Amino acid sequence: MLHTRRMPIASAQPLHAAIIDLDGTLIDTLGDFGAALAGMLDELSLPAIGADAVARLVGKGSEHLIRSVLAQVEGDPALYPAAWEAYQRHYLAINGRHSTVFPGAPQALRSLRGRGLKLACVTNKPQAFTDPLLRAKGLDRCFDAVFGGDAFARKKPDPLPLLMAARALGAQPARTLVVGDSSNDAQAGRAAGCPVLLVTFGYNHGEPVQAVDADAYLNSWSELDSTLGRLFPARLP
Ligand SMILES: O=C(O)COP(=O)(O)O
Ligand SMILES: [Mg+2]
Repeated sequence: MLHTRRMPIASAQPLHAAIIDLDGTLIDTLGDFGAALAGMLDELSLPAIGADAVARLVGKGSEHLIRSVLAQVEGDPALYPAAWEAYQRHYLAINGRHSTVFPGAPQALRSLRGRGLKLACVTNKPQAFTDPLLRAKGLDRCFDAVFGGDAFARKKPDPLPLLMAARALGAQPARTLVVGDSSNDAQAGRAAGCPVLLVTFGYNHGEPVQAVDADAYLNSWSELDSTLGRLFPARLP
């Protein structure tokens, strides 16, 4: 029997846009998360947590991260407002200092733009952290639009942010490629009707991302062009 991957390709029209995730996809930000959380926990006289725990808890936005970290260290949930305030202060003070752009990411963004695709960054990271980070890493000018986790009423894995971003780019979801590192990106992309690529070097809550349904997996950004050529031979502008 011939096995073909489930492809959400509703039309044979060329891709028009791409939506790229931030944490774990474009930039390795675990060091920033770890430093900001360490500052927060120290200020609240709570025990420290390890880097692997941080990688498991990142992905569903900062509010979820703070609540999960408080639960992990058996902190009183009533500390949430103070924790959130301290976390934001510490994060903004170190934003980008312990983060690096993944190899090949800027070139891949240039290549997508070179094909004439509109580009948006859609992240669950708060907008106030996202904009300065992209600027500090020289990636802000790569995008036509940047939407943080507080830009819309719901975050990924809800499809809303992707649908709104596609609309802002003037692209139908079926003609909008989504690239991310976690089940949040894949679920949101599937629900929005977008083709989905997942990078294997991100976080995905500490679980192997290959177990998540997607159209293809990238082991490095340098595989993007050949993967697109293989998946969408007739749909590349
Ligand atoms: O801030 C997070 O929790 C994750 O952000 P991301 O959507 O860019 O991966
Ligand atoms: Mg991510």
